[in-house]
Amino acid sequence: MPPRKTNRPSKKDEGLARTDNNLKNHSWPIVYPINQKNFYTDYLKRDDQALVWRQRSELPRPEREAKDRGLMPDGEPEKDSIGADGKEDEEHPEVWGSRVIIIHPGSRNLRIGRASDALPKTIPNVIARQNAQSEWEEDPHPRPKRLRTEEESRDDIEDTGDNTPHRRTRGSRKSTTLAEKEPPYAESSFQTLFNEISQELKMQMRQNKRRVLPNSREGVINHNKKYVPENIKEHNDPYRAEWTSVETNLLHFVGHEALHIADNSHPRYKLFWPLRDGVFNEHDYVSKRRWHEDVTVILRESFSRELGIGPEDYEGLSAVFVIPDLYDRIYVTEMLDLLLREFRFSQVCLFQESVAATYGAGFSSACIVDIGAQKTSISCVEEGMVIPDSRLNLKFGGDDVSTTFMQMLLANSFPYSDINLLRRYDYLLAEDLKVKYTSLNEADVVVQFHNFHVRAPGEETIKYGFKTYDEVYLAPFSLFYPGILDTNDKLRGRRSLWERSYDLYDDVPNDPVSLAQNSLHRPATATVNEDIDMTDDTGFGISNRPGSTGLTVPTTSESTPKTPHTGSPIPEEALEVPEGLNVAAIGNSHSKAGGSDPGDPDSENEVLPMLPLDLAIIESIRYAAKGDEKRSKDFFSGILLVGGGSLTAGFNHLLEERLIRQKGSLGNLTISSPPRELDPQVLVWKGASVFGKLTSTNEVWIKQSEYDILNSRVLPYKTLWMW
Ligand SMILES: Nc1ncnc2c1ncn2[C@@H]1O[C@H](COP(=O)(O)OP(=O)(O)OP(=O)(O)O)[C@@H](O)[C@H]1O
Repeated sequence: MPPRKTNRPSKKDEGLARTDNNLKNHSWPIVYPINQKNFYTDYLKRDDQALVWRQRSELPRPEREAKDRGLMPDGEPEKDSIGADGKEDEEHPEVWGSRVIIIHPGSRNLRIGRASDALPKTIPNVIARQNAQSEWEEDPHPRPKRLRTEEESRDDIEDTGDNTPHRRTRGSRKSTTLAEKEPPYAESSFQTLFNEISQELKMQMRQNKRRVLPNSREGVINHNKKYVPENIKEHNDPYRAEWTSVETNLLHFVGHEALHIADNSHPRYKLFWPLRDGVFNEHDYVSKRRWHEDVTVILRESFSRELGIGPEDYEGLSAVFVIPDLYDRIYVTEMLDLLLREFRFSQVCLFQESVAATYGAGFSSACIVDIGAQKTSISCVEEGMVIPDSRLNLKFGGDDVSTTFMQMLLANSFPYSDINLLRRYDYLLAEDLKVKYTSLNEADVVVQFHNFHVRAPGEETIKYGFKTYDEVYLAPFSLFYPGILDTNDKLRGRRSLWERSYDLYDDVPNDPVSLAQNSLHRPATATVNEDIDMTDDTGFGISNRPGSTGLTVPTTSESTPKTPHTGSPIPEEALEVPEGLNVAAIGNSHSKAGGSDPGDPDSENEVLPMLPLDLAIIESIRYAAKGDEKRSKDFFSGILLVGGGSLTAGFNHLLEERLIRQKGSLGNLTISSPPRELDPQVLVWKGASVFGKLTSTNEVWIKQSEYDILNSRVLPYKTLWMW
């Protein structure tokens, strides 16, 4: 029988601690491990051992309640609190929620307001700072990127007389002459894909018994080539653009003012957007300090201008800060630090976007599809909790639609060929054209004539006319066909300022993980999906799914796995992999940032997550349902579209059609828009404001005193989800 193991030091061990002369070589007592079999502790297992709960329970009841409701700033005596005694202060007629500020920052828009307000104030999330050059002067490549042959450039210059009203004389001319040096964003591959989806759209329209006139595109191109723009004298233009006056020589402007500074102003200003693709903008910033400063200035000035809240008020206010579902841990801790240390709000609460959307819409469970300007996030929420594995964060949105629309127009000889989205007036123009003319209704795919005015600062207004055909449909359709998007710039500079957050003890990245998101990183050759049972849990097993996700009505595909090829964003091949959605290959084969290992979601260099929107929704629901058909049906019958990108006409209908085509007959499919005619762009803010007014949410507020002691370690106690 082998000798029994005990915790007592063996003779051999003891010998190590002693030298030959039997004297110890150190005087440290040796601590031997406890025998786990006979050991029990309730350390950190009871609420009364956590500082945050103990502090609260030690307060007298009225004070505790006043604090929980955000009525009394942390640390102030009871008599100073407003409304704590149930009476109203004359200065602050106690509208419920008026002392809670809701902050929802986005890549393009910042939404702020008091919880008592019906709607938020929307401010462009941008700051203009004095700089030697504007952003378009710093970057020689116009957006959308072009690849002109030398011959074309020469022809252009020869053809254009001095008196043509094209923007030949402006600094932007530089961009055209530098065209040959541009990175080879494959215009030819863009053109091929454009032609491909255009053909498929035609076929689909014919199937739907719509009339497709031959040579429509050629007609549009011929018209646009021949169009001669018209100069309009300044006094004849009633809608002259109002540019922000920079005579005051201020060092910075924020929001609308920043966006309306003339590109050629003296002094020059450069725009900085603190968030890019829904995360830190590390592409345009050179230091963390400058980023902090910019965020602080944007928030401070927006509070003061839009809400009439000055720095002296912050200590009496609580803030609900809306964060993405699949957040960067560092981003959350930095923002929390900013709000509690820099602004010194009395207390702060973190709230996830998709949960906020369900609060706003009054749903208890739903699949939230949030199409923003630069990111699209999809999450399934059940009974007020996000299902962690269902979260997807894709790096495309409304901005990509604008760029693609311009690119398609340029491919069809758009008369304003010099458009450059890096210039403010062109960016605003492109946004305007997109909002006005893009549509996902097939009925709008006809040759149409539109006109618009280019109002460049300090120059005469120029009136242009142009014809469109299918580009009005195909540009927003790019969300279902992300391979056509120019993804070269995405993720550029990522992790250059902020390192990823690592666990203190085991040194592994501790950003939240989602199986759905990780599936985007899986190598193209994966054959077995270990994460989830891929049998047909949603009623549309991958192997049975129709082969094409393009526009045409699909045919059943064979089930041989193939390696997807770079040019095709349509995941025909991916769908054919029987054991799992081979999504990594769909968007990443052409858009990997850096030389990362796509199979490793934790690898330093990130892989750009891209997936057609309809497939992404299916993927998210599949991971949420985990094989339970009823749950899957519930999520399909409660898809909620939010975010500005979902505002394109016909979006709901097209998404519905494509999902039905993908998943076959599986109960009800309902794609809802926000109720009560709420703008989908503000629904998340609205939901957070509902939450901010609840009285039973005291456990999620992080107070100054707690933060002072525990810092971000307070978060595991104060989040609605597993931090
Ligand atoms: N009527 C409309 N039709 C089409 N697109 C629209 C419309 N209105 C707004 N958008 C687009 O919605 C986007 C802005 O949406 P939203 O404010 O939800 O984004 P964000 O929160 O700033 O960005 P993100 O969620 O990416 O961080 C812009 O790209 C804008 O062009």
